[in-house]
Amino acid sequence: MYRDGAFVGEHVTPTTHAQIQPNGVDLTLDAIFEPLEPGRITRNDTEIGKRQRVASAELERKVPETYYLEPGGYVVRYDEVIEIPEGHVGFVYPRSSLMRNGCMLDTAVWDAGYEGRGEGLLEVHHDIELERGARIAQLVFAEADHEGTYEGSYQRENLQTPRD
Ligand SMILES: O=c1ccn([C@H]2C[C@H](O)[C@@H](COP(=O)(O)OP(=O)(O)OP(=O)(O)O)O2)c(=O)[nH]1
Repeated sequence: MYRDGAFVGEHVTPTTHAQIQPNGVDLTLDAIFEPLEPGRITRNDTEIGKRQRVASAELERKVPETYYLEPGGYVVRYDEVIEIPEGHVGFVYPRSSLMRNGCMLDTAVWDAGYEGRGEGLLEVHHDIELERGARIAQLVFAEADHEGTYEGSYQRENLQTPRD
């Protein structure tokens, strides 16, 4: 069974009222990165290639910061700290407004026990303007059996990264 948005909200920090949806919690955009060098996945190891943070531009000195993205693949970091509680698995979906604007968010499985500020792959098929802090995705929780909890290399990722 999928849990309701209020339950998901207890495991996502910080959240505002506007982020709590009937079936999940909206996640907001923090930073955007462009891969610069090849990564590497072998049978025993994973290496994330170097990447460069995409600079935001100010539109006529408007705040908050705004990103202008041309077609390509970008790694986005969400602003919220997410904890996946035991007995659950998390899934992130794009906000439909992204799709309707010709963009897509590709995501993977969020394991029970994971805690961190996670990332996703933003596919831009048509130029788009995104404000930093805009809601771009939605996290949902399903109840799930599991053996053990997440202890991989992304555990507690980006928690020390300051929100500048
Ligand atoms: O779209 C996603 C999906 C998952 N995660 C987080 C939560 C998840 O628990 C963790 C690890 O994901 P996964 O197990 O798929 O990564 P891996 O490449 O297999 O790494 P590891 O070997 O550490 O399991 O990354 C994200 O940040 N974004």
